[in-house]
Amino acid sequence: MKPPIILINYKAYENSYGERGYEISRKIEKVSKEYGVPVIVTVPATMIYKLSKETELIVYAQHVDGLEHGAKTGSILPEMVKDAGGKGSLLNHSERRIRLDEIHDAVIRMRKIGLESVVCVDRYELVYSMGILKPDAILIEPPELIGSGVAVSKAKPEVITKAVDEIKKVPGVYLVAGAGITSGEDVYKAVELGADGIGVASAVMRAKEPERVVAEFINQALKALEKRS
Ligand SMILES: O=C[C@H](O)COP(=O)(O)O
Repeated sequence: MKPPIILINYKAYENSYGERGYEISRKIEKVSKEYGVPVIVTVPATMIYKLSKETELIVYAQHVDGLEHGAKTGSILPEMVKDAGGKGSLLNHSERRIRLDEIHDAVIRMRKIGLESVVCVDRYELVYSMGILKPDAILIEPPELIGSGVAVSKAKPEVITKAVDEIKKVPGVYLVAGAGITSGEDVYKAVELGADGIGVASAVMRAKEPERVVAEFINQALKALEKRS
């Protein structure tokens, strides 16, 4: 049984960086090792180097610019992420939308240098059209549920089931579901509906005991996968 995809998006909370960002990362790493399930953390660009060097987490950027080297002030190129030890990046998150041509260029560039890409979409109708770019995964998140505490798997299960139908048309691309995921039950349901894993932010980043939350999410994802197999 392949492990579930557990993607934790640090976003830009007060504890997403610096010593607090490092501390939460160590807790997540501990749980990841206990369960033997790799965890992807999408972190602020300034944290990629340290976390890649000092933890066994799979460290992603939250965004990259698929641009060539040159006079591009403020750009984060795929090569920079790779050089810092990152393994991939999110692209087109609802909070960091980019144009279709930019998604295309970034996915191609990342693949060329061996980085993974997870393209975000806000509706199932885009799963196939983004899927044909062949990123490693599509993360589907209805924007209105992001940070709401109301899980996509409960409030809009049809978004996941329809996305699952769409992803089957692009073999080799995984489907991750996110937005509002708060409980182990939310995770179980998302995976039971056919998602390969979950994307989460606030439930972990704002938790008093993030390690417990992550452990519960991994546990429920594993249970749902086992039931499916
Ligand atoms: O990338 C992660 C998502 O935007 C989910 O955010 P949330 O778990 O706070 O709803």
